[in-house]
Amino acid sequence: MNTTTKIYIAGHRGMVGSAIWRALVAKGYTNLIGRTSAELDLRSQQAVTEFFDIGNPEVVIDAAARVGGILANNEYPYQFLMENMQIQNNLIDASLKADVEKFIFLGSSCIYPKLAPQPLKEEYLLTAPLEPTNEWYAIAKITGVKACEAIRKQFGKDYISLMPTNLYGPFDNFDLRTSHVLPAMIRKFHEAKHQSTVDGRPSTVTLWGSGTPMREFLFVEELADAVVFALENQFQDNLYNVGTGVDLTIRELAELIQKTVGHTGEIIWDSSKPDGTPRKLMDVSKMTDAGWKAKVGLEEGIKRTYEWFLENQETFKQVKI
Ligand SMILES: NC(=O)C1=CN([C@@H]2O[C@H](COP(=O)(O)OP(=O)(O)OC[C@H]3O[C@@H](n4cnc5c(N)ncnc54)[C@H](OP(=O)(O)O)[C@@H]3O)[C@@H](O)[C@H]2O)C=CC1
Ligand SMILES: C[C@H]1O[C@H](OP(=O)(O)OP(=O)(O)OC[C@H]2O[C@@H](n3cnc4c(=O)[nH]c(N)nc43)[C@H](O)[C@@H]2O)[C@@H](O)[C@@H](O)C1=O
Repeated sequence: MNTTTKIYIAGHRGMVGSAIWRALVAKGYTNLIGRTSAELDLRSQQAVTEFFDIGNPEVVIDAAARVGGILANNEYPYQFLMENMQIQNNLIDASLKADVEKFIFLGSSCIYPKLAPQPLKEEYLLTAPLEPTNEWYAIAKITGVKACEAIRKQFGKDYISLMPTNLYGPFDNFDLRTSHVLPAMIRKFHEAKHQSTVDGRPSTVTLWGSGTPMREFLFVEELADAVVFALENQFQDNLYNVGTGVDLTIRELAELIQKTVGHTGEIIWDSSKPDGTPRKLMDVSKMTDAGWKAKVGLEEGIKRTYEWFLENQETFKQVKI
């Protein structure tokens, strides 16, 4: 593995994939390949096989997936289950057949049981039922973890799974129906602040659920750094949590973002929307012991994301690679 190793980043235009791409370029990697979903539909086994025959990647990072917040997961269970299994199965199997030396699979903290003890240790996987709003996505991700683990066990290859906590940052999805909570709050508070100046009185912001669930948030550039670390180091095991090890309530998150954006109106909690899992704080000691630790605090990460949002709000998902 060196800076000329041919690395394929699946999902290189997404929030995570583009951050990994930028991190690798910054470290001097020169042989990166990426394809958009329009150029290569990863749900097609034939298309993926043909791409691997021609592309010959030596290392594969899987940051391609159907991704969404609590509502999208709940409303499109079939797509979240099936598309994610298709994408990851095609990538993992093609990589094994093409003798890819290293594969990094990205899952999510939602793979752990809904009511598991906190903080979540890797060993809690498959010990109790999942959270119903995202069990479809979680089951797909669990099969990806297990496929990599099986390859590691049977073929001795360096295939690993990183489980990031909730992520946010530049190139996030700011669509209010399909996004995660943090980008949704940035957009809602920003638009309400703007409306207040038009109306001459404070505008309210409506958020979902009760505000009591707890979540942990990692700035996406930190995840990219963790992926590069995993790429450059041989890990002893298959499954590693990636997070900050610190969480807060959704209500506290709202107050922090409201302050950062400078909105002063009332917050209304819409109890017809789901809360999801009550808490999913990662135990990050395995990753810390391996030598990687998060550094960017939530306030700083939100500030940097809001600055990016202000510069890109006409497009929200404009990609500049
Ligand atoms: N966002 C989060 O909070 C978290 C994300 N993760 C994981 O990180 C990874 C990346 O997520 P994120 O960057 O947020 O998601 P994005 O939605 O920003 O990016 C997803 C990427 O997947 C690609 N993709 C989707 N479907 C297909 C397809 N059929 N064929 C080819 N490419 C496809 C898209 O390509 P294109 O743009 O070309 O259409 C896009 O680049 C996922 O595995 C996700 O599960 C884990 C924990 C939390
Ligand atoms: C990363 C992770 O992301 C998903 O899980 P989630 O953490 O539950 O998702 P979320 O970010 O959408 O919501 C977090 C909390 O926030 C509350 N909430 C308030 N107001 C808004 C709001 O305006 N939008 C959203 N989306 N949520 C809101 C919302 O009700 C919930 O209590 C998984 O499906 C799965 O994809 C996964 O792995």
